[in-house]
Formats: sequence, C-alpha cells, structure tokens
Amino acid sequence: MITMEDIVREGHPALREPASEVPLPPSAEDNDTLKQMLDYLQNSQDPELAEKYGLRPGIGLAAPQINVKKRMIAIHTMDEQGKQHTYALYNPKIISHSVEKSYLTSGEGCLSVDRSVPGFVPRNARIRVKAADIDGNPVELRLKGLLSIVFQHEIDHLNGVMFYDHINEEEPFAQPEQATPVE
Ligand SMILES: O=CN(O)C[C@@H](CC1CCCC1)C(=O)N1NCCC[C@H]1C(=O)Nc1ccccn1
Ligand code: NI
Repeated sequence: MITMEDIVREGHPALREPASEVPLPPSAEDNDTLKQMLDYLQNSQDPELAEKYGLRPGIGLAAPQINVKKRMIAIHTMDEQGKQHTYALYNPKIISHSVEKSYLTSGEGCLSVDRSVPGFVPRNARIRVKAADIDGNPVELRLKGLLSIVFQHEIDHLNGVMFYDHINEEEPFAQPEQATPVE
C-alpha cells in the first residue's frame, strides 16, 4: 500500500528527471504499480483511511512521485458538476490544446511539496490527450476545467516540471492572459 513515506519530496532527483515510456502491453509489475497509485488516491479521499494511515488527500498522482521514473499517472476526482472521474493511464501525451488558458483560483499544491507556494498556475483551458489505459488499450480524451488542470499537473511531473515553475515570479496573482478561472 502506498503511504506518504513512499512519496518523494522536493529535492529528490526523481522529480526533476524525465520519465520513460512504458512498454506496452504493460508488465504485471507496471500494472500493479499503477493500480497502487489509484488505490492511494481513493484511500486518501476516505477520511477514516486518510486519518488511520496519515495520507494527504490527492486527486492525482504521477509515478515519479513514488520514485518510479515511468510515464504513468492516476487521477480520481469529482468535476465541477460533481461527476466522479477515475483514470489510470500509461504514456499520456497532450496532442493538442486550446489557445485559451485556465487556472485554479485557489492556486495549486503538490503532495511532493511540503509548503504552500502562492500564485496562479496558468495552464491550457482544454487539451486533447492520447494514452493507453490500464490494460494497454489506446484512449483519446478531450478535457476541460478541473480535469484538464489535473492532467496537466500530472503530465508535468512526467517531464520533471513542478507547478510553481509556471507561477509569475514578479506578480504571482497576475491574471493570466486569455484565461478563465476554475473554482
Ligand atoms: O501530482 C499530484 N499531486 O501532487 C497531488 C495534487 C494534484 C492537484 C494539484 C492541483 C491540480 C492537481 C493534489 O491532489 N493536491 N495537492 C496538494 C493539496 C491537496 C490536493 C488537491 O489539490 N486537491 C484538490 C484540488 C482541487 C479540488 C479538489 N481537491
Ligand atoms: Ni504534484
């Protein structure tokens, strides 16, 4: 079971190195790792389990955060309409995106960052993603709103990018150009 001990923090090299493509069909080991990443998110959102195991709640997780330098991400979140979305994907790739930007009005945090870094994180408002699902089958997703932001945060981790790399240093809360806020 993944707990906070397994999550590497800022300064760990795994967070700044690009992750490798996962050979498909996925090995039993990669399949298990991805399942465990999704389990972490679900456990972390269960108040009893989060309390019992000291889990910081997460809606997304990327393999480099558990020191696995492979292109695997898990997402488990409600969207703005209250619909549950669960994804466990290999080799996600943003194949196109809107000119329009968006950002979380609350700013962003990260399970690998034990401090708050204030500021808006400008991201693409809508993205098209190609990936392989947990069984290795190709999927194509068109994402907007919170889901689009979560996917971009996770795919950034696969490229050694942290959310605060995007924050305007001079003016962290400057209104990003052509951007719609996501509450
Ligand atoms: O790489 C993956 N991570 O670092 C876990 C992050 C991923 C999210 C950060 C912003 C977009 C994706 C995560 O889930 N968090 N970051 C730390 C604070 C708690 C939690 C969070 O933002 N929760 C949340 C946000 C909006 C709505 C509901 N819940
Ligand atoms: Ni993160």
